[in-house]
Amino acid sequence: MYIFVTAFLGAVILLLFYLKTSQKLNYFQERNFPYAKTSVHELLRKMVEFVLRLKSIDAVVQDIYDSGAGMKYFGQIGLHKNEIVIRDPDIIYNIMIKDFSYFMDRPFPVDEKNDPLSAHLFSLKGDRWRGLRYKLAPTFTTGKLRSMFKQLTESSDSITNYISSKPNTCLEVKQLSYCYILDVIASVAFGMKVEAHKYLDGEKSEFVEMSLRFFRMNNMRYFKFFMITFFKSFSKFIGLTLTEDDVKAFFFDLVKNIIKYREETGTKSNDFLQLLINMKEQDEENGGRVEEARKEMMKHEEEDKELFENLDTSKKGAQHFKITDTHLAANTFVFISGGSESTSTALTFALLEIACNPPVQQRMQEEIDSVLMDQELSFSAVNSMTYLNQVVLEVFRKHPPIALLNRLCVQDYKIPDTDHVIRKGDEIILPVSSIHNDPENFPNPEVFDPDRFLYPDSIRKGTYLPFGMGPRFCIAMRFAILSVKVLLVKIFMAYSIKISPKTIMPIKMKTEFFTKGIQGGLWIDFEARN
Ligand code: HEM
Repeated sequence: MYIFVTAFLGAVILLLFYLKTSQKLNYFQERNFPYAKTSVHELLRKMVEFVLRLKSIDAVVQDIYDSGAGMKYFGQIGLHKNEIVIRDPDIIYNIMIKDFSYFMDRPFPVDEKNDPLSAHLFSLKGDRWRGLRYKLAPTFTTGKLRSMFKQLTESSDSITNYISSKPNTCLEVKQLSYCYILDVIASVAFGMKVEAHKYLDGEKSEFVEMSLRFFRMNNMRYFKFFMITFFKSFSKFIGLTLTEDDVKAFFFDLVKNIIKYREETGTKSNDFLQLLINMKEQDEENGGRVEEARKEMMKHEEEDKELFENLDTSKKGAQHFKITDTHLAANTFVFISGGSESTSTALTFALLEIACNPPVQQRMQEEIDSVLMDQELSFSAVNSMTYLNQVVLEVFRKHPPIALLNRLCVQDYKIPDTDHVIRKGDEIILPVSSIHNDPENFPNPEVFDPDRFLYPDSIRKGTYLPFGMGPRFCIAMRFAILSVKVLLVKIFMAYSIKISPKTIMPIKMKTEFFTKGIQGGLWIDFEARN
């Protein structure tokens, strides 16, 4: 009976899918917009791959990229919506910077009522995003990065101490990197000491568990993701959200309790949450005038120009953004969730490439030894390591942790020098991992070659996007790069590394939808240097 009902439901879904998709195959043709030809069978195949999770995110993005080979941009009939894919670096540059105001939003839902934690910088739209971005721009100024440096070295020391406490053992470095960045973000965001690596030895940590659950895809979450993707309105109607209620409640309560404690005791801390609390207090006095943030900005204008570049708050709606406790929780949460997975992915692939390329490892160690010969490890010492910088940039080129970027067109846009119009409401895809690995943009892309970045300014604009580009680029880019560099320096000061036989080589990518990982993990042998 159960099999019969399942087969019947499956057949109904396939029939509905067939009827729906066969009607829209001509969508871009009718719009006179270049498009990638497809068929119902092709879409059905993609649907099966999606439901059974057969492909890694990079492979999915590569399929999209290849389907428009030879075109600068094209429409693609998607499983649940149609999208416009941009392959050409000049058009990407226009969309991200020059004509940003046409494409300022991301097509992700914000549902402040059912899902208050969604009211964060990544999802907010229009002038609400502008107002908040302007206020948060000073979070990662050079001065603030300098003051975070101690927290970074303390967290990296915990990791290297952990490694040395396990002599002759190979370690799985995605987990290790995750623990490191969780420690860093918890201390920078709330002034909390998490010591996440203890979790690896079986010590219970609700903070680590809850953070991990944000990205872990079990069948139930995958089903929810399927529903939210394909039945958006219905999911919104029934209040379906991807993040489990107890995970949301945990972070919400955590932030609220810290705020309450600080307010009651008058305690002030030097962390991100305090910055937001101060803004909230200022807002209570001035009604949330974004202009107040300009004063903070002026202090950093020269040194930190890129943080404020192109941020236009002249629009009336963007002049006020009153920060509430919900924004405090939502934005602290997005820092933990957005920052931990991406940074630990970057560190994992950095260790993979360095272990697989002994000459790179040796050159890095020589540079570290030479810089630290007559000085302590410091913010400026790390910044003076030019080869390290090249290695890190190349890791982000070959393995961008975020494989594709999205934008929503907010007003009709005629692509310059063509008759083609991207319409208001169209969703845009920028296939980052494929652009980074296209031989047209980076010759021999499969080769890990840090010398590509000997002159970073010579890289063609629109071909290098690990942190996005333009006013909506990753607000924490410099912090993320610094966190990666500090752990690498600490590791290579003390150790040489090799891929352990426990790692399945050649590596295969996991097929989880959101995250990038290596099947079976990346196991590394750490050998103490003399
Ligand atoms: C290696 C680590 C990281 C990578 C590769 C990365 C990458 C990105 C990318 C590609 C975007 C979208 C940019 C665009 O659409 O143009 C983004 C946005 C964002 N990232 Fe990161 N990120 C990293 C670490 C972090 C960390 C550590 C934090 C927080 C502490 C963070 C917070 C954010 C936020 C809040 C946004 C949304 C910005 C906005 O819409 O205004 N990221 N990141």
